[in-house]
Amino acid sequence: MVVSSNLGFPRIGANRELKKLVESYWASKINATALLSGAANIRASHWELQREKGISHIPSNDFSFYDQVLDHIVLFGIEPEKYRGIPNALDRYFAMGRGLQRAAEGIDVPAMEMKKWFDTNYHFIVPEVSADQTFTLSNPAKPVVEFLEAKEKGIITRPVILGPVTFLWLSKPAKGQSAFNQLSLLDKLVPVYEKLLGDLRDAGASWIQLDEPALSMDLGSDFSAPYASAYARLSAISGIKIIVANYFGRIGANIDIVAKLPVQAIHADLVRAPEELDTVIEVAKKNNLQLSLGVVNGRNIWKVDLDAAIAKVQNAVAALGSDNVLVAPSCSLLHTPHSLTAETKMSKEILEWLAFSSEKLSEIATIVGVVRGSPSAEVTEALEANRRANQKRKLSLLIHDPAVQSELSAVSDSMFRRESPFESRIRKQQAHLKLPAFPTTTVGSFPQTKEVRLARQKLKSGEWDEATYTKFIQDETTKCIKIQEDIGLDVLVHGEFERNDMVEYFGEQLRGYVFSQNGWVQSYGSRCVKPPIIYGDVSRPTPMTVDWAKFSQSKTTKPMKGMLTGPVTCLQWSFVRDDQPRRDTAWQLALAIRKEVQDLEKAGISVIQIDEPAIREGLPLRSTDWAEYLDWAAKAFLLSSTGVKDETQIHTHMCYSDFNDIFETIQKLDADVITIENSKSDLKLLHAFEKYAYTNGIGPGLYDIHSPRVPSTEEMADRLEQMLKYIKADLLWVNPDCGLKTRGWPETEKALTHMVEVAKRVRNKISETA
Ligand code: MET
Ligand SMILES: [Zn+2]
Repeated sequence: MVVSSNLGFPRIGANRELKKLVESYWASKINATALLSGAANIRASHWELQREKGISHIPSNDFSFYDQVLDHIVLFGIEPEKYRGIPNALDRYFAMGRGLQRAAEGIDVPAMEMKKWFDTNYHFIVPEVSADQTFTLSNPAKPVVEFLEAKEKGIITRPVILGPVTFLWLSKPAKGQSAFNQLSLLDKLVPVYEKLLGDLRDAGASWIQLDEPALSMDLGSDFSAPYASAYARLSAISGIKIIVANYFGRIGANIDIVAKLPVQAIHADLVRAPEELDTVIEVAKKNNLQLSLGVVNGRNIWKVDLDAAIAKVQNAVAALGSDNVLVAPSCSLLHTPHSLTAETKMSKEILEWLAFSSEKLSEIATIVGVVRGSPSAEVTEALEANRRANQKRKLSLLIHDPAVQSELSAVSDSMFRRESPFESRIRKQQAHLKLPAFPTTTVGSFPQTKEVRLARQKLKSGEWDEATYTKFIQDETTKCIKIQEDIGLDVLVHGEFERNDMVEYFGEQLRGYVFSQNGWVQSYGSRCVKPPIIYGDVSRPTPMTVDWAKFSQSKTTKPMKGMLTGPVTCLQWSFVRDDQPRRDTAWQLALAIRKEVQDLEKAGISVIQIDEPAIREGLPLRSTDWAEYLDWAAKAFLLSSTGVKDETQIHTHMCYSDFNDIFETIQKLDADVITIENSKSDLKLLHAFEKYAYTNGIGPGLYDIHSPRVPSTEEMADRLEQMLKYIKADLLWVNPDCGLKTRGWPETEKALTHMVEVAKRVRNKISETA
């Protein structure tokens, strides 16, 4: 019989219970026992929910207190040396994720590097390995513990473990180690997997899911032998069945690797790579494999087209037989919100088009119900309702706006260019901004304190009227500007207190967007985001930020940056339409932002920052697809940013990605200044400068903002010295890695004071040597 399955369920809980638990623990409001039992409750309710939905292969070990890759770092006993002195295991774990500073105990460790998980907005902690790395299975092992926990509740789960090749592929050489082939560690890592799989079998598991999303990447033939040998050893373990899961993209040329895996089942992402259905069926057939079909989109929130999905599954059943087919989401549901149940305010018409994680499980159950034959009345009704909803969406008048479409078709080449090249623009800008060498600035947001978040809630609940709220935010902004002046920063920001989220804030003011009340997804650690939903053509009815920008500029004689979120980031961090190319949606967004930029300029704002932190994460996983994406993405930024005079200084900002791959595109964006995260990735960014010249202003971040740790002036001065080896002094800006909204005020003021001190030191040094 065709089997219903899931690859992973969002761990944060229906109402972000996990976030609340973890943050209470960090704040010492609850103890470890309360944290652990709270987490167990969340896991139990998710397993129960999946059982109720009729899912047969229910995942376990998809839960994590911070990040699943960090869990594997602990699981394999490869915590970097500097954390090993922290006595308590939970504190040690969180220290790796977010740093830890406890002066009384002499503990002061930064967080480990964090990176985006493939092309998602989920961030993982990058494992560090050395050439002589050894691995040991932690005792107890989390996957075993959680398997037994579910078993106790009568649910035999399918433990999810990151596959050994992908794990090594994601890791990086430990600090001080020169590059080496991490795959050379596979022989030492596999025995740990052997032990783990054996332990899971002994605990009663029959299926194990090994995630190998690296198979969606360009791997090359070097990976063929390691995959084959690792999996040969794992599949020799008797009494356990392995499913290897690939997701996020096509398997492509790696199909030769997959075809040789001596496992029992493979999973393919047929949402991202529908064209691979025939290939994976053929491979499964030839090699006697069961095939898991990822036909329900784990990365977006639209209802599946049930008929199309059923047709795919039936194809597979016809070729492989019904005992060899599993129906699944395309990837773990980690990337979609919990459920639609809490959505009481959204337009009913749009709500009808959506499916979150919980509804996606129902879709899977319906598909399985239909293909098994003789569907129940309930299944038939679900199928018909799905047809009706999708048909209505196709015809909806909410979606199409002729004015937007004609503007889009009138976009001309000159709309992708500034008037003059950077060299002449920067002279004009400098004539009127008069900034010192090594200008200091921040990336935009300042601490979003409890009070600020509470104020928003009070406005929402009606406890405060608009005027009271606005006054409060104005006061916060004024205070923030004053603090920046006192610290001595050169280009100021207003602090973004009026914004809940850098995309949602704009989405709420644009047409074509809709918002969920509870559509949270995990971004990193306890941080969740609520991506808005772009359902139709995008346009800007009225200016969005001009009043705040004017207000803030009126509070200081220093230049105040206008702060906007760029079109690619708005696209990337929203759930987007699946009924038109991403490019068209990006350019619609760009046209709306272009108008905002022009209005800011008219209002006297002479520095405007258009954040594009997500431009790298939109990069397709396969390099053959890069050029096309980079071309339209760069043009989207240019379209948004070039409609201003030479005198207006355009900044952009990027963070938490490997920018070396897209360095040439960053240059093409032709922003006058880019502030770019750099401190967490060990100055890796700077190596790009050895290869490519960068000709415009640039501020690689001087310190990590994800950690409450205050870096010393010396530490930052060292970084700046490093940067000066690569970057011309007159192009260099001084700034933190990213916005400061997750920080508290005390550490923020201290760190920025140190940072400004660093800029002053190097200015003095340069003027002495001149
Ligand atoms: C993730 S990038 C964040 C940029 C934004 N301007 C901020 O400072 O928060
Ligand atoms: Zn950032």
